Amino acid sequence: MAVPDPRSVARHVEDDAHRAMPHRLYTLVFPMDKARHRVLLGMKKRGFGCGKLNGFGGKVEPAETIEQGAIRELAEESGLLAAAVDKCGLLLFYFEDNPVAMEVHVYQTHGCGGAAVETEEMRPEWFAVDNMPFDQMWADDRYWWPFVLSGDKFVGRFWLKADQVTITRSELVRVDGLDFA
Ligand SMILES: Nc1nc2c([nH]c(=O)n2[C@H]2C[C@H](O)[C@@H](COP(=O)(O)OP(=O)(O)OP(=O)(O)O)O2)c(=O)[nH]1
Repeated sequence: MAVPDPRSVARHVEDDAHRAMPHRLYTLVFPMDKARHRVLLGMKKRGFGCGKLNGFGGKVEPAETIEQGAIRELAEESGLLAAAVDKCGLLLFYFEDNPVAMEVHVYQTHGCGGAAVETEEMRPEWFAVDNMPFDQMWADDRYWWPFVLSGDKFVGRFWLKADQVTITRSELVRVDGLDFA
């Protein structure tokens, strides 16, 4: 029996069978260039999500807070140094072939230091925030991206087939606030 991660906020979602699943924590950071209405995405070069454009992030390590994990992964994958990140929302993914739910904490950040560089994992490229390359992104992204842009906080849950493309069920709500780091 997996021990619940005390950093998990899965307890905030509707109390159903999925909430009782073990949750693995992930981060996802979108570096924004407000002046030019752009966001930095990276083409994932290996592993989970290979071939898709995405923000920067990965698994949260046991000894760090979720926010520390977000800043670390952003630096490792893009070379950008963020002093702080702003919460946007929470996404929960249930894949039909995976008994562990993915709990993804979504952030945006502004005015990063350093320069975006290609890394072993990601090839970075800027995109206009109102003309996103959704066809090359995860299937659910087109639904919650408007919340990132508006600044409204959100919680989404998506059930996906093992093909990692087909969404069989979804829930997406705006929330007034969410107590997560
Ligand atoms: N935009 C978007 N991002 C997603 C979705 N699902 C999903 O896991 N992600 C993000 C969360 C994480 O940032 C990333 C998955 O993390 P990862 O497997 O690359 O983690 P990692 O870098 O620690 O992996 P590794 O070094 O062990 O290979 O993908 C989704 O549906 N949409």
